[in-house]
Amino acid sequence: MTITTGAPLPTSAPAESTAPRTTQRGATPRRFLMCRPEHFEVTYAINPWMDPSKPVDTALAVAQWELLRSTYEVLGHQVDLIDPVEGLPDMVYAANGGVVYAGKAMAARFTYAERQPEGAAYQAWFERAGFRPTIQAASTNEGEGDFLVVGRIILAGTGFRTSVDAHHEVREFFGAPVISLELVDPRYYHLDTALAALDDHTIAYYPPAFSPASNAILRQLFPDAIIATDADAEVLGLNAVSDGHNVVLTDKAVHLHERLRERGFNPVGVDLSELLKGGGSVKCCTLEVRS
Ligand SMILES: CN(C)C(=N)NCCC[C@H](N)C(=O)O
Repeated sequence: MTITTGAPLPTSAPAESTAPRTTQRGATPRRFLMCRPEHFEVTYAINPWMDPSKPVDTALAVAQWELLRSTYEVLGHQVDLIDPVEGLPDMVYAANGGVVYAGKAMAARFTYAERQPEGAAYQAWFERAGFRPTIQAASTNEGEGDFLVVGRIILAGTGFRTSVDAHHEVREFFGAPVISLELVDPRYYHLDTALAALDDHTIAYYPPAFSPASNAILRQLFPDAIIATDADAEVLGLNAVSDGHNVVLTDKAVHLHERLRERGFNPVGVDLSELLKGGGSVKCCTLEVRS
Protein backbone atom coordinates (compact mmCIF):
# COMPACT_ATOMS: atom_id res chain seq x y z
CA MET A 1 0.00 0.00 0.00
CA THR A 2 1.29 3.48 -0.84
CA ILE A 3 -0.02 6.65 0.74
CA THR A 4 0.88 9.88 -1.07
CA THR A 5 0.09 13.50 -0.32
CA GLY A 6 -3.26 14.40 -1.85
CA ALA A 7 -4.49 10.81 -1.91
CA PRO A 8 -7.56 10.09 0.22
CA LEU A 9 -6.64 8.84 3.65
CA PRO A 10 -7.59 5.28 4.46
CA THR A 11 -10.41 5.07 6.97
CA SER A 12 -9.25 1.79 8.41
CA ALA A 13 -5.93 0.02 8.73
CA PRO A 14 -4.38 -0.71 5.32
CA ALA A 15 -5.57 -3.96 3.78
CA GLU A 16 -3.42 -7.04 4.05
CA SER A 17 -1.14 -7.55 1.09
CA THR A 18 -2.17 -10.36 -1.24
CA ALA A 19 1.46 -11.38 -1.85
CA PRO A 20 2.63 -14.75 -0.57
CA ARG A 21 3.43 -14.89 3.12
CA THR A 22 5.80 -17.02 5.08
CA THR A 23 4.37 -16.11 8.50
CA GLN A 24 1.32 -14.25 9.79
CA ARG A 25 2.74 -11.52 11.93
CA GLY A 26 1.11 -9.54 14.71
CA ALA A 27 1.02 -5.76 15.04
CA THR A 28 1.14 -4.23 18.50
CA PRO A 29 -0.06 -0.69 19.26
CA ARG A 30 2.74 1.83 19.72
CA ARG A 31 3.15 5.32 21.14
CA PHE A 32 5.10 7.78 19.04
CA LEU A 33 6.41 11.30 19.58
CA MET A 34 6.53 13.59 16.52
CA CYS A 35 7.31 17.26 15.82
CA ARG A 36 5.43 19.14 13.06
CA PRO A 37 7.96 20.64 10.59
CA GLU A 38 6.52 24.18 10.78
CA HIS A 39 10.02 25.66 10.90
CA PHE A 40 11.66 23.10 8.61
CA GLU A 41 14.29 24.46 6.20
CA VAL A 42 17.81 23.52 5.16
CA THR A 43 20.06 26.43 6.13
CA TYR A 44 23.18 24.43 7.11
CA ALA A 45 24.71 21.12 6.05
CA ILE A 46 25.69 18.58 8.69
CA ASN A 47 25.19 15.47 6.57
CA PRO A 48 25.75 14.70 2.88
CA TRP A 49 22.01 14.84 2.08
CA MET A 50 21.70 18.53 3.03
CA ASP A 51 22.29 21.24 0.45
CA PRO A 52 21.29 24.74 1.62
CA SER A 53 21.32 25.97 -2.00
CA LYS A 54 18.35 23.72 -2.86
CA PRO A 55 14.90 25.15 -2.13
CA VAL A 56 12.70 23.49 0.49
CA ASP A 57 8.91 23.68 0.36
CA THR A 58 7.95 23.92 4.04
CA ALA A 59 4.21 23.67 3.32
CA LEU A 60 4.77 20.45 1.37
CA ALA A 61 6.97 19.11 4.17
CA VAL A 62 4.12 19.77 6.62
CA ALA A 63 1.58 18.07 4.31
CA GLN A 64 3.80 14.99 3.87
CA TRP A 65 4.44 14.84 7.61
CA GLU A 66 0.69 15.14 8.36
CA LEU A 67 0.07 12.14 6.15
CA LEU A 68 2.70 10.16 8.04
CA ARG A 69 1.06 11.13 11.32
CA SER A 70 -2.41 10.10 10.11
CA THR A 71 -1.00 6.86 8.74
CA TYR A 72 0.13 5.94 12.26
CA GLU A 73 -3.25 6.90 13.70
CA VAL A 74 -5.12 4.84 11.10
CA LEU A 75 -2.88 1.91 11.97
CA GLY A 76 -4.04 2.28 15.59
CA HIS A 77 -1.00 3.95 17.14
CA GLN A 78 -0.94 6.90 19.55
CA VAL A 79 0.89 10.00 18.34
CA ASP A 80 2.01 12.66 20.83
CA LEU A 81 3.40 15.98 19.66
CA ILE A 82 6.25 18.15 20.88
CA ASP A 83 6.05 21.85 20.02
CA PRO A 84 8.43 22.85 17.23
CA VAL A 85 10.89 25.63 18.14
CA GLU A 86 11.68 28.38 15.65
CA GLY A 87 15.36 28.31 14.68
CA LEU A 88 15.63 24.54 15.21
CA PRO A 89 14.70 23.25 11.73
CA ASP A 90 15.92 19.70 12.39
CA MET A 91 13.63 19.27 15.38
CA VAL A 92 11.21 17.48 13.03
CA TYR A 93 13.58 14.49 13.26
CA ALA A 94 12.13 13.50 16.62
CA ALA A 95 13.87 10.12 16.69
CA ASN A 96 17.05 12.00 17.54
CA GLY A 97 15.48 13.55 20.64
CA GLY A 98 16.38 10.69 22.95
CA VAL A 99 15.72 7.11 23.96
CA VAL A 100 12.62 6.19 25.99
CA TYR A 101 12.65 2.64 27.22
CA ALA A 102 10.97 0.84 30.13
CA GLY A 103 9.46 4.11 31.36
CA LYS A 104 12.83 5.88 31.63
CA ALA A 105 14.06 8.61 29.31
CA MET A 106 17.50 9.76 28.23
CA ALA A 107 17.45 12.99 26.22
CA ALA A 108 19.96 13.47 23.44
CA ARG A 109 23.25 15.36 23.49
CA PHE A 110 23.79 16.43 19.89
CA THR A 111 27.08 16.45 17.98
CA TYR A 112 26.58 19.72 16.12
CA ALA A 113 25.99 23.15 17.68
CA GLU A 114 23.04 23.73 15.33
CA ARG A 115 21.05 20.94 17.03
CA GLN A 116 22.31 21.15 20.61
CA PRO A 117 19.37 23.20 22.00
CA GLU A 118 17.01 20.39 20.95
CA GLY A 119 18.30 18.23 23.81
CA ALA A 120 16.73 20.47 26.47
CA ALA A 121 13.43 20.71 24.56
CA TYR A 122 13.10 16.92 24.36
CA GLN A 123 14.22 16.51 27.98
CA ALA A 124 11.48 18.92 29.11
CA TRP A 125 8.88 16.94 27.11
CA PHE A 126 9.99 13.63 28.66
CA GLU A 127 9.77 15.15 32.14
CA ARG A 128 6.31 16.61 31.52
CA ALA A 129 5.15 13.26 30.13
CA GLY A 130 6.13 11.62 33.43
CA PHE A 131 9.12 9.47 32.49
CA ARG A 132 11.19 8.78 35.59
CA PRO A 133 14.02 9.16 35.77
CA THR A 134 14.62 11.51 32.88
CA ILE A 135 18.20 12.61 32.33
CA GLN A 136 20.21 14.20 29.57
CA ALA A 137 22.94 11.98 28.14
CA ALA A 138 26.42 12.87 29.38
CA SER A 139 28.11 11.70 26.15
CA THR A 140 27.31 12.56 22.55
CA ASN A 141 24.11 10.64 21.89
CA GLU A 142 21.65 11.19 19.02
CA GLY A 143 18.81 9.17 20.47
CA GLU A 144 16.95 6.62 18.39
CA GLY A 145 18.92 7.75 15.37
CA ASP A 146 21.67 5.53 16.77
CA PHE A 147 19.86 3.27 19.25
CA LEU A 148 17.35 0.72 17.95
CA VAL A 149 15.51 -1.71 20.20
CA VAL A 150 15.20 -5.25 18.78
CA GLY A 151 13.39 -7.45 21.27
CA ARG A 152 15.43 -7.34 24.48
CA ILE A 153 18.59 -5.89 23.02
CA ILE A 154 19.54 -2.42 21.88
CA LEU A 155 21.60 -2.07 18.72
CA ALA A 156 23.81 1.01 18.89
CA GLY A 157 25.50 2.90 16.06
CA THR A 158 28.72 4.87 16.21
CA GLY A 159 31.21 6.33 13.76
CA PHE A 160 29.68 9.66 12.82
CA ARG A 161 27.49 10.94 15.68
CA THR A 162 26.85 8.89 18.83
CA SER A 163 29.99 7.98 20.80
CA VAL A 164 30.93 4.56 22.15
CA ASP A 165 30.84 6.14 25.63
CA ALA A 166 27.14 6.78 25.02
CA HIS A 167 26.65 3.07 24.33
CA HIS A 168 28.04 2.29 27.81
CA GLU A 169 25.86 5.01 29.34
CA VAL A 170 22.71 3.60 27.71
CA ARG A 171 23.60 0.08 28.86
CA GLU A 172 23.99 1.27 32.48
CA PHE A 173 20.96 3.56 32.53
CA PHE A 174 18.45 1.19 30.97
CA GLY A 175 20.03 -2.05 32.19
CA ALA A 176 19.71 -3.60 28.74
CA PRO A 177 22.27 -5.38 26.56
CA VAL A 178 23.73 -2.95 24.02
CA ILE A 179 25.51 -4.15 20.88
CA SER A 180 27.86 -1.59 19.31
CA LEU A 181 27.95 -1.35 15.51
CA GLU A 182 30.34 0.81 13.54
CA LEU A 183 29.05 2.86 10.61
CA VAL A 184 31.56 3.60 7.83
CA ASP A 185 29.71 5.47 5.05
CA PRO A 186 28.93 9.16 5.74
CA ARG A 187 25.64 8.94 3.80
CA TYR A 188 24.47 6.49 6.48
CA TYR A 189 25.54 8.55 9.45
CA HIS A 190 22.91 7.26 11.88
CA LEU A 191 22.17 3.60 12.55
CA ASP A 192 18.54 4.02 11.51
CA THR A 193 19.57 5.09 8.01
CA ALA A 194 21.16 1.66 7.47
CA LEU A 195 19.17 -0.74 9.64
CA ALA A 196 15.49 -1.21 10.46
CA ALA A 197 14.07 -3.15 13.42
CA LEU A 198 11.06 -5.05 12.05
CA ASP A 199 10.00 -7.17 15.01
CA ASP A 200 11.59 -8.65 18.13
CA HIS A 201 13.83 -10.95 16.05
CA THR A 202 13.98 -9.53 12.55
CA ILE A 203 15.95 -6.69 11.06
CA ALA A 204 16.68 -5.36 7.58
CA TYR A 205 20.05 -3.74 6.91
CA TYR A 206 22.49 -2.51 4.31
CA PRO A 207 25.85 -4.28 4.77
CA PRO A 208 28.10 -1.69 3.01
CA ALA A 209 27.18 0.87 5.67
CA PHE A 210 28.93 -1.19 8.38
CA SER A 211 32.54 -2.11 9.17
CA PRO A 212 33.61 -5.73 8.48
CA ALA A 213 33.54 -6.54 12.22
CA SER A 214 30.04 -5.12 12.60
CA ASN A 215 28.86 -7.05 9.54
CA ALA A 216 30.13 -10.24 11.19
CA ILE A 217 28.12 -9.43 14.36
CA LEU A 218 24.98 -8.72 12.36
CA ARG A 219 25.31 -11.97 10.37
CA GLN A 220 25.76 -13.92 13.57
CA LEU A 221 22.87 -12.30 15.47
CA PHE A 222 20.45 -12.06 12.53
CA PRO A 223 21.19 -14.80 9.98
CA ASP A 224 17.69 -14.36 8.51
CA ALA A 225 17.87 -10.59 8.11
CA ILE A 226 16.48 -8.90 5.02
CA ILE A 227 19.36 -7.44 3.03
CA ALA A 228 18.66 -4.08 1.41
CA THR A 229 19.96 -3.19 -2.05
CA ASP A 230 21.93 -0.07 -2.95
CA ALA A 231 18.74 1.38 -4.45
CA ASP A 232 16.75 0.75 -1.22
CA ALA A 233 19.45 2.38 0.90
CA GLU A 234 19.88 5.37 -1.41
CA VAL A 235 16.25 6.43 -0.88
CA LEU A 236 16.58 5.87 2.91
CA GLY A 237 14.27 2.86 2.66
CA LEU A 238 15.69 1.45 5.87
CA ASN A 239 14.57 4.52 7.77
CA ALA A 240 11.37 2.66 8.54
CA VAL A 241 8.95 2.20 11.45
CA SER A 242 7.46 -1.22 12.13
CA ASP A 243 4.75 -2.26 14.58
CA GLY A 244 5.64 -5.91 14.10
CA HIS A 245 3.45 -6.26 11.00
CA ASN A 246 2.94 -2.92 9.25
CA VAL A 247 6.20 -1.33 8.11
CA VAL A 248 5.91 2.35 7.23
CA LEU A 249 8.66 3.41 4.83
CA THR A 250 9.29 5.50 1.75
CA ASP A 251 7.28 4.48 -1.29
CA LYS A 252 10.53 4.69 -3.33
CA ALA A 253 12.15 1.56 -1.81
CA VAL A 254 10.41 -0.86 -4.16
CA HIS A 255 12.76 -3.83 -3.73
CA LEU A 256 12.47 -3.58 0.04
CA HIS A 257 8.67 -3.50 -0.19
CA GLU A 258 8.83 -6.83 -2.07
CA ARG A 259 11.19 -8.44 0.43
CA LEU A 260 8.98 -7.29 3.32
CA ARG A 261 5.87 -8.78 1.71
CA GLU A 262 7.66 -12.09 1.11
CA ARG A 263 8.49 -12.23 4.82
CA GLY A 264 4.93 -11.60 5.98
CA PHE A 265 5.16 -7.87 6.71
CA ASN A 266 2.80 -5.27 5.27
CA PRO A 267 4.81 -2.41 3.73
CA VAL A 268 3.00 0.94 3.87
CA GLY A 269 4.62 3.45 1.51
CA VAL A 270 4.65 7.19 2.16
CA ASP A 271 6.25 10.10 0.32
CA LEU A 272 8.54 12.23 2.51
CA SER A 273 10.59 13.79 -0.31
CA GLU A 274 10.88 17.22 1.35
CA LEU A 275 12.16 15.78 4.62
CA LEU A 276 14.73 13.73 2.72
CA LYS A 277 16.40 17.07 1.92
CA GLY A 278 17.40 17.26 5.58
CA GLY A 279 18.73 13.71 5.54
CA GLY A 280 15.83 11.92 7.16
CA SER A 281 12.76 9.86 6.36
CA VAL A 282 10.02 8.00 8.23
CA LYS A 283 11.95 6.73 11.26
CA CYS A 284 13.79 10.01 11.73
CA CYS A 285 10.44 11.74 12.20
CA THR A 286 9.26 9.20 14.77
CA LEU A 287 10.48 8.59 18.31
CA GLU A 288 8.99 5.47 19.87
CA VAL A 289 8.00 6.08 23.46
CA ARG A 290 8.28 2.79 25.36
CA SER A 291 6.57 2.82 28.74
C1 LIG B 1 16.77 8.70 12.32
N1 LIG B 1 17.14 9.98 12.40
C2 LIG B 1 16.49 10.73 13.35
C3 LIG B 1 17.98 10.47 11.54
N2 LIG B 1 18.64 9.75 10.85
N3 LIG B 1 18.02 11.77 11.63
C4 LIG B 1 17.91 12.69 10.63
C5 LIG B 1 18.65 13.88 11.09
C6 LIG B 1 18.82 14.90 10.05
C7 LIG B 1 19.55 16.11 10.52
N4 LIG B 1 19.64 17.05 9.45
C8 LIG B 1 20.95 15.77 11.00
O1 LIG B 1 21.86 15.67 10.19
O2 LIG B 1 21.16 15.61 12.20
